[in-house]
Amino acid sequence: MEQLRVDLGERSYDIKIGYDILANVGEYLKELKLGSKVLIITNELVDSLYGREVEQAIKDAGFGVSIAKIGDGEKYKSLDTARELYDQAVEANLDRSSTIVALGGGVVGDIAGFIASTYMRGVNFVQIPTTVLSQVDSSVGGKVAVNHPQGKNLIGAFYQPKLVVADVKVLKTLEERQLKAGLVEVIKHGMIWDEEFFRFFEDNREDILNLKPEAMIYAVKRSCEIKAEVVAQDEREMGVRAILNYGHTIGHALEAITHYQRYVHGEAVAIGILAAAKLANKLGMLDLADVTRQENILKDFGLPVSFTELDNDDILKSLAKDKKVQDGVIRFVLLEEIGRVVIKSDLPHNIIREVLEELRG
Ligand SMILES: NC(=O)c1ccc[n+]([C@@H]2O[C@H](COP(=O)([O-])OP(=O)(O)OC[C@H]3O[C@@H](n4cnc5c(N)ncnc54)[C@H](O)[C@@H]3O)[C@@H](O)[C@H]2O)c1
Ligand SMILES: O=C(O)C(=O)C[C@@H](O)[C@H](O)[C@H](O)COP(=O)(O)O
Ligand SMILES: [Zn+2]
Repeated sequence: MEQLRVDLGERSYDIKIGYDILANVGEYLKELKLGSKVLIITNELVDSLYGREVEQAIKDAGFGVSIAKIGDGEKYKSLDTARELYDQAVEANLDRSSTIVALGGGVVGDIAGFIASTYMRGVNFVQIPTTVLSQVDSSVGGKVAVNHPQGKNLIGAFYQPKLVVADVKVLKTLEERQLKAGLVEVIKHGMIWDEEFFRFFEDNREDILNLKPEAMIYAVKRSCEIKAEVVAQDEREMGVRAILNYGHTIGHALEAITHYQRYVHGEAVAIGILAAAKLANKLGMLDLADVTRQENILKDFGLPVSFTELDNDDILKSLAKDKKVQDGVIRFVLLEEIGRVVIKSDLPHNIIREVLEELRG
């Protein structure tokens, strides 16, 4: 098993990454010396695949366990679902020493963390991410949230987990669409921070898509290392953390205007990444060769890089709701080369429109 530390002073925590380690989760929880009650938040599908193993492991370690299930999909990352989860936390008699365990993908992790951050003003939180996306990105760094119909993650908090346990064995049951969409966030970390890591995906496509344990453990570990390094420098996104939003400015707008139903998150970010690459090129910051490299890798991993039917005005209106907006000015995360990133304000609207037209399939 590999282990990393997210260095955040008194909010520091470990990320454990391995193959077939779910049965150890109870022992890991015991080491944290938490209260005796655990509420597992998951969904029907993940519960049916991994719920019993995790429940038993936590019970065997001496905890009392309740389970709450939410609907499957981004549209359930909502205040309506949160209200139902608060009822179940009350029903389970959680107290301030209790722990909420998120067992699932980023949707489960984000909403479970939001409940953990607000229930009784904060209870312990542990992440057991079960998708590529949640293992390489969403379980680390403490962004927890639900969506608003007008914008992604508009209601949330920064609330760090006490522990993250990523078992790459569970990725075998993922649908291909979800596997590919999750890879966008890992490749994103290569694009913004580490050209060599980006190249690893160019060179090892088959091993990654076939979920070779060694390749996946490396991908999850390096991805979490990069994210942990950025988050340790800027936990609450006052500065450098915004680079983790590469591809998300337009990506989030696409998700919101399609009512969180057309794209899964990674797909929308893939389109957003190509948009950001083209913007950087039009602004004279990024060579065409580096735009092409980004486009090719997204295509090679079977990701969308264009959209149809959407209205430019709707996209531009939605950009105004981005959390990176400051005093009405939209900020974009752009590359100068693969591995080197900057944040740019106030891009001319005509250039954004030009790029949107180029992305129209
Ligand atoms: N907090 C953050 O820093 C952060 C970072 C990136 C993304 N996110 C958020 O994460 C969400 C997307 O997460 P996601 O891509 O994991 O989607 P998801 O949570 O919807 O999971 C994708 C699908 O996979 C299923 N699933 C989960 N684990 C499985 C397994 N092991 N086997 C088979 N099926 C499984 C789920 O039931 C779901 O149908 C978005 O809401 C996004 O905004 C948050
Ligand atoms: O952790 C971060 O910071 C990120 O930006 C990671 C993103 O992949 C993630 O989708 C995040 O939830 C987006 O945050 P938001 O603040 O733009 O809602
Ligand atoms: Zn994301």
